[in-house]
Amino acid sequence: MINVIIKLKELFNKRQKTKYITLLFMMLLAALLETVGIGLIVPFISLLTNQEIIYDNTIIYKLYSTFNFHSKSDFLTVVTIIFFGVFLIKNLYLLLFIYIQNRIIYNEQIALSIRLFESYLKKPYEFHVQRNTADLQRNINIEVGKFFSYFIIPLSMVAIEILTATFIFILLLYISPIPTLVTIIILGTSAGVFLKLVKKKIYQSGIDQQISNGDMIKWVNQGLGAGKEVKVKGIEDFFVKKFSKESVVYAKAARYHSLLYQSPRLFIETVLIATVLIICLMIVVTEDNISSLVATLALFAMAAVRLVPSINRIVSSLNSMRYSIPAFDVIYNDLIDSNINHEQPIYNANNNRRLEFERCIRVENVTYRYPNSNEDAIINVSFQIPKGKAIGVVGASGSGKTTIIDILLGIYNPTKGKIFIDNRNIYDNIANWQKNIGYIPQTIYLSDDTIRNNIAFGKDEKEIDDSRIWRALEQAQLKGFVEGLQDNLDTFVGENGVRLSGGQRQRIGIARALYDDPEILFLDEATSALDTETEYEIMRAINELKGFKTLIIIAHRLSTIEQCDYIVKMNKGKVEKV
Ligand SMILES: Nc1ncnc2c1ncn2[C@@H]1O[C@H](COP(=O)(O)OP(=O)(O)OP(=O)(O)O)[C@@H](O)[C@H]1O
Repeated sequence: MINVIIKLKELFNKRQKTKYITLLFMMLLAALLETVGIGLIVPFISLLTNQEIIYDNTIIYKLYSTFNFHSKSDFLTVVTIIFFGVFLIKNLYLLLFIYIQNRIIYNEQIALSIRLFESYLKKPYEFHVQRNTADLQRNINIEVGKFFSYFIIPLSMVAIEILTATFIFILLLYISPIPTLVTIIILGTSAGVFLKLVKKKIYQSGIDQQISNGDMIKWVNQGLGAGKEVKVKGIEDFFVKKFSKESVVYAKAARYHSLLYQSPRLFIETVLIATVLIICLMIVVTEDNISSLVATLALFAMAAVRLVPSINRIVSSLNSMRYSIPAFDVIYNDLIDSNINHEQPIYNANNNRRLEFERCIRVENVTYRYPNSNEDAIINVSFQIPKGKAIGVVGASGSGKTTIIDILLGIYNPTKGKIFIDNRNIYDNIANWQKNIGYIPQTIYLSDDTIRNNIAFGKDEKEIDDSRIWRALEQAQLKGFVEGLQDNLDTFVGENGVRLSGGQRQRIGIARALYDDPEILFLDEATSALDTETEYEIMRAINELKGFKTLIIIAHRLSTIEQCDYIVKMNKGKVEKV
């Protein structure tokens, strides 16, 4: 746990740390005010039960005479109002403190979720290939919340409660040392034993809940995502069963955590009541001044009223913090421990300009091995693509076509070798290079949005230029279809474009790739899922771009690339023929 608190320093920046330190000082003041509130009870009750103190105590008498009081009852009324005023101020301050605390904590929670989401999006594709999106969704949406609700909030609660309890104990030690020492020993030992007993189990329930949560999201995504296949195969129950299995693990862990969160109250209360009863007995037996006895008992009663929830909160919060360590670990590992710093742009975009070229793209001795793989997927590949030409990449399945294209796209960094555009290495300014690329994959991802927003994908609505959309639609030969729709560009395509045909989806993908008018267009099996006639039509649209754009086309069917100027044939990761 201490280890996690030390690591927190790395997770938060200077501004955030300052906020938390301010919060800590506010807590200190809150704890002090709580103690002052309790500390005033003894003199107040003593004054009420023995009003002669007004004349006996020099300080009180000085106040009494300076402010010209004429009767004890007037004096007592004013003292009662002041006493109430102190409590009022204390509680108003606590209200303000709670407001500021929640504001800081919930804003920071959102900021961390955004930061984690941004960091995932900006990590290299290799990271995503190795991780399950369900786990990443869980980390952004659930684990960050869990970390704040079960670690950061309890941490501040523990701090404030420890401070309050310490102040109250110091006060009690001063007034009544022996009974207080007995209380400290009994309470400290029992809370310590309780925490030790549940320590391992609570950490394990945090891990179980985290894993089952990720798997629950995974089964929902898979069941709902496979759509037609699930329906046709009639395998709905399979997904329901998988989901329920994980839900049971989740519910068990949640139940256990909830039990351990609530049970300290009963445990502490029992121990404390026994302690207070013993102490009362000790006081009654040893004390003979009745006014002092009543005041001390009142003090203990008040202290108990404040201490029971306080110690209960300390133990519950420590349990919660342990439970949320697995959540902290995943966030910390993904944000700090991974080799990419979220604040550093992964790609070195020195400006917003695209990397233009005059002559050719040169792939030079490129070798690439996937992480966790024992052999190279691409071995010493070299070829050139002259500007304005169309190049077809062919080869058997698994020969490395997609891999070499992904390297050209800047998705993977080659293990060895370089890629030049004219004489500039694309990895020196990959973002500028990517600004000059259009990419059409085999399956186009369509968001449940309008045609306009799907074509100008990732652009703010007010930045979208409709004339560019229509130009791109014309190039993709989809203009006529969109013009015929009642809502034109405002037509919603449905989730994953369910309201469009396969060919129309692919054309939307082409229009999307052409929206920014890039010089280079990559097609990775972009037409292989279509029937020959639709493929022919789409390739006709693509071939119209020949001469204006440099085309790099991966295809299985030779008919797709018959118009290409050059063919690169891949075989087992090597170029067989250019
Ligand atoms: N993420 C990955 N991790 C490890 N190995 C991979 C990964 N992706 C691809 N490979 C391996 O790299 C090799 C080349 O794969 P690639 O996808 O480039 O082939 P391809 O020619 O495009 O195949 P296809 O025509 O079937 O799409 C294959 O042996 C494949 O198993």
